[in-house]
Amino acid sequence: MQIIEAENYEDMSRIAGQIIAREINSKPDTALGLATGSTPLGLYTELVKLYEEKRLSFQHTITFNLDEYVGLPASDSNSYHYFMKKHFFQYIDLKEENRHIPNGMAENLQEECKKYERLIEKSGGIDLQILGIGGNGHIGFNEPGTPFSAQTHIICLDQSTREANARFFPTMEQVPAKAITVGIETIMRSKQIILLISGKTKYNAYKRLLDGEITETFPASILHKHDNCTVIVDKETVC
Ligand SMILES: N[C@@H]1[C@@H](O)[C@H](O)[C@@H](COP(=O)(O)O)O[C@@H]1O
Repeated sequence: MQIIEAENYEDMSRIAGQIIAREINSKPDTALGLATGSTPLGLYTELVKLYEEKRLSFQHTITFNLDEYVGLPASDSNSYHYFMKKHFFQYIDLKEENRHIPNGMAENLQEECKKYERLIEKSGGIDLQILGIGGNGHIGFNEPGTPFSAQTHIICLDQSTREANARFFPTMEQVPAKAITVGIETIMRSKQIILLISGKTKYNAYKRLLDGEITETFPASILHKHDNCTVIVDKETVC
């Protein structure tokens, strides 16, 4: 696991943007794994900037988002479908048919999970996966206790995760209790992984990651076993 200490949030986003641009420019049909949350917002701004400056095109790129809430339609402003369109997709030339996000409204959620996993496989697997981290060490929505062997599945969200994400919802009751998430095994099959960590609230998670103990009670710890994983952490987290 390589660790890059960025000067600040902008620097973290810029470094990640450069790695992604290099990857897409050398392999235009890159399968990119995307994350939501506040952490990657600066990265999306950076990628849009590179696109507008004509230094990057997503014309042949295919994307797979990590997760989606169960029960929220794409039109709901708290869905990850909505998030991706608002913060990234609307500004770039990524073809609509190449954008993939799990469907949290699917009638048969188990089937949706299998379908999503097959789609990733069919594309040849994720080339470059972007990750954020939850305060409890979750990656995607793989909460503590999720088997490392899990593929795309339905997860009951931890109370701490629902509380952390409650800031986006009018009331706590409206925060969904379940989500579809790409599994840890699926994430680990990615050829390259970039984990972004930003802000004081992630200090404990970062410290625990550095401790190095690999345990299902701290999902991000599995990343120590990946042979091409880069952690980009900003100074605010470290100090
Ligand atoms: N499913 C997402 C994760 O993919 C994300 O990493 C995490 C941290 O979010 P933030 O970056 O806002 O701290 O939030 C959500 O739970």
